[in-house]
Amino acid sequence: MPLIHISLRAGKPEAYRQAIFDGLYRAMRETLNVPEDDQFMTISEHDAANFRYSASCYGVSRSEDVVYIQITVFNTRTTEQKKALFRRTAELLGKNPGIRPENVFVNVLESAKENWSVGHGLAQFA
Ligand SMILES: O=C(O)/C=C/C=C(\O)C(=O)O
Repeated sequence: MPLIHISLRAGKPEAYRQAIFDGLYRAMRETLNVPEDDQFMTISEHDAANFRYSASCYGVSRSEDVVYIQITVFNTRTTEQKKALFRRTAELLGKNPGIRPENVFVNVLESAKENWSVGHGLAQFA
């Protein structure tokens, strides 16, 4: 049940933002085996005063087009799956909407199955 929060600078067109959703969904389907139509994602847009990034930290040359992507998933994935997710996400977002790979910043948070309720006040996966 991945839950995804995406943060970026304000002002990108809707098609750009939808392409991020589409690329992430596809990357998760291909690398993490998430179920079909498992799509729970939000985008938060920030003006310059509320958005900070390093243009060079860790040897990566970023710009204000950097996109922060935080993905919370079950704690069941291997390191190889997570590496594949990072690679595929950068590839797909590079194709559409055309984000440079240097600007794709991803963090995976792992959460035990009992920590999820996806409706009706139930712990469906506990
Ligand atoms: O198999 C399911 O019904 C749900 C899967 C959810 C994930 O893949 C996840 O959150 O990691």
